[in-house]
Amino acid sequence: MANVLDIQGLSKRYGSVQALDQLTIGVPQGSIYGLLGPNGSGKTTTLGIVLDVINASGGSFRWFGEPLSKATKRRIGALLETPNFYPYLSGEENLRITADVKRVDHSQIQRALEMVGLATRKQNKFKGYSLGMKQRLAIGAALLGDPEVLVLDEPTNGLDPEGIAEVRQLILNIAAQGKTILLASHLLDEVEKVCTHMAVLRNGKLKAEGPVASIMATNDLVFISGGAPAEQLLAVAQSLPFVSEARILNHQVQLVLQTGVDSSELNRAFFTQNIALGQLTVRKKSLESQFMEIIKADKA
Ligand SMILES: Nc1ncnc2c1ncn2[C@@H]1O[C@H](COP(=O)(O)OP(=O)(O)OP(=O)(O)O)[C@@H](O)[C@H]1O
Repeated sequence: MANVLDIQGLSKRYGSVQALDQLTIGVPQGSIYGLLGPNGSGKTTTLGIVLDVINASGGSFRWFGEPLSKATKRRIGALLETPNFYPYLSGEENLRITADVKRVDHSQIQRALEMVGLATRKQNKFKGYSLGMKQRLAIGAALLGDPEVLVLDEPTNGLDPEGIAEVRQLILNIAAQGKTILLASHLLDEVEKVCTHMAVLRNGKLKAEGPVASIMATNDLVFISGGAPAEQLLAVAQSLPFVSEARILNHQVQLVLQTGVDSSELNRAFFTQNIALGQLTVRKKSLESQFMEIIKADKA
């Protein structure tokens, strides 16, 4: 599966604050990719940089394998902040204004309204919409232009439980139509329920990345380093039959062992290849606690 977005060593410094520190991640085409982390972990900064509203201090990124350009921007729809809709205009009238701003043909409005489930309420005034409907209209606005990728920052923030459920379902529906979605969230529960892939950020650093099923699986997540360059450790890890996933992360190799395999087996396997691992850390998996461990552990 090709990546729609590749971020390589991205860094951002605001004065003394290192908001992002050498972030390297890839967003696979067709995925719902969650950037998960507590407040201030660098999620909005990351989205701002890849959408060209914040300048990076270092690193690079590519959309669809190309540098960001007018043409690539047209393939991306984004919702970073709640747009200012006019309360006394209808949902449809508001989208007409957005379409004009985005220079998108009005013929696309109906489809966007249908996609966000507001076609039957399009003539109602915005001010009468529920919180969930307001956010769905905002997502509808981002869908104008029929982008291949949708970028959403904390899409359920401030919503009531009903609105949260509506917006989560909408995200799943949009992805089912073949679009890739990149979203930021501070809610583990949300990422787990909605996303196919995730990256965990803390203090601007990547703490874990991969398919949600493997990050959240009950299998242990193992981090190894030392004894050989990370690339060599990765190659060895990938050749081991009991390693189900391996990737380089912050100069370490993050891997998932198959069920029932003990990490000491890993150590032995490396030893037989004349590599004495400098460090081997096992993070026991259990959803919430796993996430808490990932975001608390500053050593990695
Ligand atoms: N314009 C700015 N000037 C100075 N510091 C900033 C600026 N924007 C963000 N920061 C700092 O950079 C760090 C990362 O912020 P960012 O908003 O990217 O995090 P976040 O994970 O999106 O959190 P939140 O959900 O609270 O927005 C934080 O320490 C924040 O205070």
